[in-house]
Order: sequence, then structure tokens, then C-alpha cells
Amino acid sequence: MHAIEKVLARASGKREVKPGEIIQAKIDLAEVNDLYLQTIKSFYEMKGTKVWDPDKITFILDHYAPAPSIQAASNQKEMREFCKEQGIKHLFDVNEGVCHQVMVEEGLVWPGMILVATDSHTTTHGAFGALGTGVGATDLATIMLTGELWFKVPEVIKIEINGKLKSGVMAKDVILHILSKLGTDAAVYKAIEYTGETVAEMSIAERMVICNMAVEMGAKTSYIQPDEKIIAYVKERTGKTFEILKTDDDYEYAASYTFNVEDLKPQVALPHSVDNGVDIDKIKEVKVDQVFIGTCTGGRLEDIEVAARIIKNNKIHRDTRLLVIPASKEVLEKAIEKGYMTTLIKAGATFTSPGCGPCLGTHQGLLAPGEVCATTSSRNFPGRMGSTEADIYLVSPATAAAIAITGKITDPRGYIEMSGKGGEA
Ligand SMILES: CC(C)[C@H](C(=O)O)[C@@H](O)C(=O)O
Ligand code: SF4
Repeated sequence: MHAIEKVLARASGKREVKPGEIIQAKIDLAEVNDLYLQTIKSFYEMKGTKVWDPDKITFILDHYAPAPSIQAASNQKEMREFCKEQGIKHLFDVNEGVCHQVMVEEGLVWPGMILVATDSHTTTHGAFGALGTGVGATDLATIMLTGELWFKVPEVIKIEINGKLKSGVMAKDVILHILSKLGTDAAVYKAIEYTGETVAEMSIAERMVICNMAVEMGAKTSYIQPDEKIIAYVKERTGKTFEILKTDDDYEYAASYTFNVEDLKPQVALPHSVDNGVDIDKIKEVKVDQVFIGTCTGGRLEDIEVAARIIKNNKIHRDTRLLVIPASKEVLEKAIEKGYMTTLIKAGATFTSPGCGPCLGTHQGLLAPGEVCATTSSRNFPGRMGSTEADIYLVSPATAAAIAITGKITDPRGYIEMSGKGGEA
């Protein structure tokens, strides 16, 4: 069996499971974000009174934080009240940060667990050997009632990544490249396992980026075999005991792909699809109105560090705005301590509190019709960050920083000597 199958087998009380089989699994953590008040409504519609286990449910107010509308404020208010009423202690209120970062920092993610959330990018937690997946409100409400959810055991695709990344090339470039080759439907209802020497060298934050964007290929979940780096990080954050499960040697993958990223150039995903990635040097001059550095794929400490190192004593181009939103309060605190925020603010960056920010197009810096944005986020569909007539280019934090200086799509190589291997998550 694959390690993911072993996780599902254990959670459903079976010795063995096979791809395609429908099982009923016990859930270790159910997570609801502030877009999903419907979860509470569905819980009551299903005649729920008391949640199955208040310690295994978490609410996080991150997508509309702080509330940009009366509706959002009211939804958040109801969520706070529900948590109080149900004895749910894990309520992460506005300013704590983006769910996929906060859960990890709070020690709520560990190898071999099953985490289900009302957010598609929950695949992020494959970086820790956890089975993370996104669902809608009624499925989540079912977990709140019973502690269980049905799964179809997914087939697993192996993506092996080899080669040392060149200076100025980051995990975001790697995943945009893979997406440009495999497309957005390469892994529909399958799991993606990342392996190979590049992955082994990647920091925790970088692994989270490639696992996060597995869902952009349709993946149900993702997986990286936990190594010492992961085990040490998790042990520091959680008192949980966990067992590292391993894939059997004779496991047969549904498909295998190998990428050599030794000579990979910085990538840019052109509007309006995440699999529109091209080498940055193929792009003719594109002027950029807004640069956004933040989110669950570009707002971690090492991302902000890279941006600060590139921007240094430069000023943001006068025709460009730079928005910086750290992925969490912890990231923000560290970025302040290390002086990165001061560097960026002195250069002219606009900074708002941790959360999803303009990634979802709801607040904190939307785009006007005809505007162009370069962003470290993960989606560039029309209307994603404001007007449907705006153009969104997906880039790495290094590329975003270089663009902020010049006001146009710019290759970050030459602006910085970086190893491509970062530090903390
Ligand atoms: C909650 C939801 C609207 C959403 C998701 O499911 O991923 C959001 O986080 C996104 O990135 O599109
Ligand atoms: S930062 Fe963006 S991609 Fe990540 S959870 Fe928030 S809205 Fe989704």
C-alpha cells in the first residue's frame, strides 16, 4: 500500500484499502474558515445539537479578515458565538493569518493525520505527511456531527523532481513549471506524491508551496514522505505522538513523472490560467500596476526575506503599488524582528494585517478594469483579485520583488544571489 492508503486504512479500521474503494474514515481535525457559515447552518439543519469533539474542530477567520463588510462581520460574529456555545477552543480570530499556515504553526498538523477543511488548498499539509483535503459545507457539517467522512481511496501519481535550483529560482517556479507541463486536470481525484532530490533539499515552506498547488492539478490530496526536518519541526510544535507510515516497495503508482529543474528559469503563469507558465525571458515588456507578496504560497518568512533582500535600498517604482501581507502573525512578528518589514515599508510597500487579503478578490487591494497584477498567490482566473477585466500573472516572491522595483515583469536573477533553499516555515 501507499502511505496515504495506510493512513486511510488505519482511520477506517481496515487492514487494507484499494484505489476506488469507498471507506468511512475517522477525522483528526475539521477546520472551518469564515467563508463557510453554511457549515453551522447545515449542522443545525441536520439536527445537530452538540459537536462530536470540540477539541478536534477549529474555526479560523482569515479570508475576510478584518471584516470588509457588515455581512462578513456578522458571519464572523456567528462563528465566534458558535465556538463559545460548543466549547471549541481552537478559534483563530482575525489577524492570526491564513489557515494553512496557522494550523501548522499551532501544532495542529502531524504526519499520518487526516485534516479536512472547507478550503481546497488543504492539500498543503501533505508537506508534513498528513492527509489534507478540502470539502464543502455539508461534508464538513457531517464531520462536526459524527467525526467521520467518506472517502474514495485515491490513486497516487508520483512526481519526482531532481536537480539543484539556480539562484533566483524558487518552489513557486518549480510548481508553475510542472503545472505548465501536466495541466490543470492531471490529477483529478488522485493524490500527488512529490519525491526526488530537489524536494529533499527544499525547506518546509517550499514543500508547502508545491503541496498546496497540487490542487491546481485537481488533486484530492498530496504527500511528501516526512524526513528528519519535518519530524523535528512537528515535534517542536505539538505534543502529539505519531507514527511515520511508509509506502511499500512494490506499490504501483497510477502514473510517474520526472522533472529536472537544474536549469529551470523563473516562471510566470500568464492570465488567465495557472497552467499558463512560461520562462520569464519569453515575456515581452508587461507593465505592472500592482504587486502582491503574500498568501499561503508566497507570504512565509523566507518569501518576505527574499523580497526584502531584493528590494533593499531601492524604491518601489512610481507607477506600481506593492502590497505585502505576511501569511500569519508569527511570520509578521519574525519579519519585523529581522527588519524585513522596515526595509519593505521604507521602499514604499503597503502592508495590511495577516490573512488572505486580496488573493480572493474581496478586500485589501483589489484591481480595477484594465489593471495588471503580479502576485505570489496561486490562482489567476478572471476576477480572482477584483475586476474580471484585470490581468493576473503568477510569480515567485523573488520575481514579485524585482517587478516592484522596475514596474514591469522582471527576471529576479541578477538582483540577488540566493540558494533556492530557504529556512523556516
Ligand atoms: C475557501 C475558498 C473560497 C477557497 C478555496 O477553497 O481554496 C479559497 O481559499 C481559494 O483559494 O480559492
Ligand atoms: S491565501 Fe488565497 S489561496 Fe490561500 S487560502 Fe487564502 S484565498 Fe485561498
